[in-house]
Amino acid sequence: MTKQSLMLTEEHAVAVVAAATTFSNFPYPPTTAAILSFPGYKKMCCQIDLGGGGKRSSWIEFMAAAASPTQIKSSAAALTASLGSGDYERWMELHPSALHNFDELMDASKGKQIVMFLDYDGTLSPIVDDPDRAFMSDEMREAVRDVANHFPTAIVSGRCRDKLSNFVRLSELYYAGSHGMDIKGPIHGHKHTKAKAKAVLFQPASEFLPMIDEVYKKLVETTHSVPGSRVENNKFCLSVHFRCVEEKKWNALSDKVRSVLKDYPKLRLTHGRKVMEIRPTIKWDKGKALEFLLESLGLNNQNDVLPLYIGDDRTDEDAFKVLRDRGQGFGILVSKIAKETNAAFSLRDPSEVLTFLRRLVE
Ligand SMILES: O=P(O)(O)OC[C@H]1O[C@H](O[C@H]2O[C@H](CO)[C@@H](O)[C@H](O)[C@H]2O)[C@H](O)[C@@H](O)[C@@H]1O
Repeated sequence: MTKQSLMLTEEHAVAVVAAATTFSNFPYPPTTAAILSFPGYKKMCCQIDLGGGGKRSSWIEFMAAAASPTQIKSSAAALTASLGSGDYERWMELHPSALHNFDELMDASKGKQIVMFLDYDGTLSPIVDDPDRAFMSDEMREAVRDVANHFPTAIVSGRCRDKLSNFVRLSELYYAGSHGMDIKGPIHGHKHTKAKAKAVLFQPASEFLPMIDEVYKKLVETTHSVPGSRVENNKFCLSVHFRCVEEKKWNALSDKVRSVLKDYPKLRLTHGRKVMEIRPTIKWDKGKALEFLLESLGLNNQNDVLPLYIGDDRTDEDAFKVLRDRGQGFGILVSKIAKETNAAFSLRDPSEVLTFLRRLVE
């Protein structure tokens, strides 16, 4: 992949958007097998090695590729040249717009109990430079409240649960913070389900708390010399932000983070949108959190349940994959660029998420 193609931003993709059409030779929505058999699928997507153990070059490539609203440099022409004209349109055939296909989606939900799962950053709130100021709008809050009035609703995020619930401020929701490692439900469950009346509280990584606190302090100390970097304590995991770090310093920052983590083999490193995420190596992720929540709601083994999961990040892929593997419900990826994903449908940005949630309530 060329450097040019890695510098794509979400905004560039706007220039090549075309209305989604249903690709007639495929099952609807397309299955994983159908998608992977689509000629050149991987090539048409913004391909980035996101593996925790990736090589140095893939780190830097990932950092460069992560979408940044503040770094719009290239022209739409550069985008078209690097992506290949028509790639986004073809990608949209495989991951159709959940809005353009709303009626089909609702047909699939007939007679079923919808359960709504929502990621926070980049899904309910726009991506901003300061993680402490990623507020959701009042309109979005209203829409989420209305959705939760009709369907059991959970927010699943990499954020610390307390911070998350302070941003969202809706007591009727389930919150799964720290990438699902800190789950808490409303005291009385949800009125539309047989959910147990007792409060849900699940923290599968509690034993890691002292280690996470220790590493947080070390990371703050080690990275403070890199201007613009920022370490966020998400309780059971940590984030090292580089959105405001000069690109030429990314390598140095990555080295510093790795130098701390080498003494902690029980922690692993993953990547989000201009953020390095550090978390315990336990087998727990947003997909497992989704299954845990369905179980807590008494809806895990029922055919008449339709889980919908909306998210924008790599960590949301674990949940999309669970839905694909179960053949139940739909993942909806929020993205303006072609990305390899397990989601069935797509939405372009939080404003489309808002429209989708409103239509769901109607
Ligand atoms: O699972 P999510 O809710 O998507 O959380 C993932 C990370 O989100 C936040 O960082 C991202 O949003 C910030 C605010 O818009 C932005 O500045 C940052 O560059 C993004 O990566 C959060 O601050 C992280 O702790 C989460 O891991």
